[in-house]
Parts: sequence; C-alpha cells; structure tokens
Amino acid sequence: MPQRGGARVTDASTTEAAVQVTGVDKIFTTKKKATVTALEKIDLTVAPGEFVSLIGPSGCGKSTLLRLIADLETPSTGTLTVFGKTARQARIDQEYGIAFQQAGLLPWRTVRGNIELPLELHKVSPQARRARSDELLGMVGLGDFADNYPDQLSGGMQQRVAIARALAESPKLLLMDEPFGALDEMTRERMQTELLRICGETGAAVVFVTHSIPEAVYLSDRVVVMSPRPGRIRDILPVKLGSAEERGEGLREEAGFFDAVSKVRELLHGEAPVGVKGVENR
Ligand SMILES: Nc1ncnc2c1ncn2[C@@H]1O[C@H](COP(=O)(O)OP(=O)(O)OP(=O)(O)O)[C@@H](O)[C@H]1O
Repeated sequence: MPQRGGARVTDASTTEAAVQVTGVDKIFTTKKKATVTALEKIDLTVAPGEFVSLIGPSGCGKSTLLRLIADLETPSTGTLTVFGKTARQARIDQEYGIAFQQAGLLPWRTVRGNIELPLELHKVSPQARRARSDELLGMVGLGDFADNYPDQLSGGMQQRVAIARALAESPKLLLMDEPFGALDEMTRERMQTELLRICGETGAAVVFVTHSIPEAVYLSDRVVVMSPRPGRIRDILPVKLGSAEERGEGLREEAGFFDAVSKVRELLHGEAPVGVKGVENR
C-alpha cells in the first residue's frame, strides 16, 4: 500500500508529482477594476502520498492556491499540474477529493446518501456504491449512522461524512481548506488523528489549509509558510516526526513537536509582529 512520503510509493501510476506548481501568479480584478495580486511566484511540488499544509496570515492566498489546484480558479501566469495533467483534466478525471470548512452536506440526504453522491453522479452501480459506502462508513467510524440525516450528527461527525464523501472515488489527492476550523479543540485533535490514520490507509496526498500551527505540524510532512499579500512562499519546513502510523496522540507532548511548532512560528513571524492576524498559536 502506498504510504506517506513520496519515496516509498512504488505504484508506477503515482510516481508523477501529485501537484506541481511552477511560477504561478494569481491576480484578481475586482468589480471596480482594481487589481489584487493574491499570489506571486509560487513554486511548489507535492509528492504522491505526501501531506503538505499551507499556513500564513489571513488573506495571503492559501485558499486561492487550493482553488487553483482544484481548477476553481485559473493562474494568471505559470503552470499547474495534478498527477501530470492540467488542473482541468484532473478535475474531469476526478483525481482529487475536496473538503472545506463547512461540511457542505445535503440535509435531505442520509449520511450514506451524501457519501454515495459523487458515485451516483458518475453512474456507479447501486451495488458498487453500497459496497464503497459501507467501506467508507467503517473507515470514518460512522457505520451505525448510515441512515441518519446530517442535522442529527455533531459537527465532527458531519465533517467525517464530508471526508468520507471526498474519499468516495479513491482519489490520490485530497484538497482540504480548514476542514476542522469550526470544531471544538478536543474534536479537532481527534479528527486530526483520524485523518492521519485514513491517509495512512489510503496513501492519498493532502494539501491542507489551516490557521493553526500545531495542527499543521501534527499532520504534515512539510509545512509551507506563506507571507502576507502578495502571497509568496516564505519557507517550507520539513517535519520529521514519523509516518502517519507513528503519529499518535502522545506526539503532541514530545519535544520534537514543540520544536517544530516554534520553528513554524518563527518563520511566520519573521517579518511581522507576534500575534499576526489570522494565525492561531494554539
Ligand atoms: N474572487 C476574488 N476577487 C478579488 N479578490 C479576491 C478573490 N478571491 C480572493 N481574493 C483576494 O485574494 C487574497 C487572498 O485570498 P485568500 O482567500 O486566498 O486568502 P487566505 O490566505 O485563504 O485567507 P484566510 O486565511 O483569511 O482564509 C485576498 O486579498 C482576497 O481578498
């Protein structure tokens, strides 16, 4: 099974970079014809199976970068590929799953109905859909809630449904924009551990936007630190805290974890006062 860390992946179909961003700028034109440079000179490679977090002050372009990868925006300059394909082709081929801060579940569909939605849209047979949703329900620990509706679930459970739905088509890449941002701290930490377990099991690469330094460190193989607008990559910190399987709850108490948190904090605040807007130190 592929594991986190590109070097260990042997499947020929996944040797290509999961994401390759080269010389990308993104300039928005507002309704009043003003221009906003959201991203400048972005170069980033995400290996298959690698977990990469994007962190930086509010408005530095984290979501824009994720939206470019997801083909929800197009670069103004530069190129961007997903498993060697254009972002557009990768979207058509369902190379990635997406999970955002709001779980975005359909309230009139059951948990199972929500998880099966992408499969239904792509005309997967009812039996195959059922088998896959059973598997995913087990993976996210919601086997007993298949027939419940989203408003009968807690926020954390809803977010697990959203993750299961993002994984429905076995994507090799997950794009996540603050998926745990609305959860309480305890649920958030539990979800982080579960996400690591799921990534270990599926071998999916992840690009993860967060405002939380400890969350970025706990989850990531590398933390990409971005600077305020125009968003650039200030630094990339490799986090050597072991594989997904090795990162248990105890990791949060280890010296290596605190060191990495301090390093990210220093990188973030390199040019800005401590307490820079939009980044949580907790
Ligand atoms: N469609 C748009 N039109 C004009 N400006 C935009 C558009 N989308 C984003 N921007 C601008 O681009 C910049 C980057 O926004 P983005 O949402 O990517 O930042 P972010 O780092 O994700 O912020 P936050 O942490 O607050 O979510 C901001 O200045 C934002 O106002």
